[in-house]
Amino acid sequence: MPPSPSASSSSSPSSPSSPSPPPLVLDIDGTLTRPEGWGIDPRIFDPLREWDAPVILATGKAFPYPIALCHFIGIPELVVAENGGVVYTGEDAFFTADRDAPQTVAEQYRAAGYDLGWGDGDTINRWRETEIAVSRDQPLDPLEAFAADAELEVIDTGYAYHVKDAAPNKGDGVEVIAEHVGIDLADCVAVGDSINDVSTFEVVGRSFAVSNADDEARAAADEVLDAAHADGTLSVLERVR
Ligand SMILES: O=C(O)COP(=O)(O)O
Ligand SMILES: [Mg+2]
Repeated sequence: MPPSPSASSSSSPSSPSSPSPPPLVLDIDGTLTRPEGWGIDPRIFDPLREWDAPVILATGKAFPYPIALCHFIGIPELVVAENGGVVYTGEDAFFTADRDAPQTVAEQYRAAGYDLGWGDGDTINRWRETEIAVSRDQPLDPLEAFAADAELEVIDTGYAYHVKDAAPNKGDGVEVIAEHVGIDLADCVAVGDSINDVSTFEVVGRSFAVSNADDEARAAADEVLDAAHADGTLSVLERVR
């Protein structure tokens, strides 16, 4: 069982007189990933487990993925999943969208001869509750056409196309968690890599885009880092700790 989240860092036994590190809001894919872009970089585990302030994981992945990552890092479960469709404060889960309309778009896409691209098991969507993800090696134009008919949006995170309600976003989810945990968003530092991190960057005090970030994330961040993926994120942790 991970420790309880705490807004206070004054109890650090190792550095009682050093200033508190800021709370973190971290994207996963593109941000905690290895230099080749896939898989979590193992170097992030110890700094995050030892971080003496709340760490929020804000991702486009389905709910179980960031929960599992918190579990395996050994940090409290503070999670925005599915691009804001699911928010978990450590006590309560909030679902801010519904899967039905994106599911209908997926069925129309398949009926037109396309495929979501994840194979029969489709563990990418199996536990997804508020949106549908489609592999980026599948045709985008027909997906966007069906989504537009349903008044849904398609966002490209660089890791998947997400068919979703336009309303939920990571930033709103981060606000919910910050209120619950009792942290001031102005104190928070965020790192991200793509369009789905723009709303996070808009609500935190300080934001960084890794060097592999897309144009939208680069434009929204306070600073674009020289380093990519986890190297970029680790450089931020060094600077702000
Ligand atoms: O699920 C995706 O497509 C991207 O996930 P991320 O938000 O952690 O980068
Ligand atoms: Mg990302």
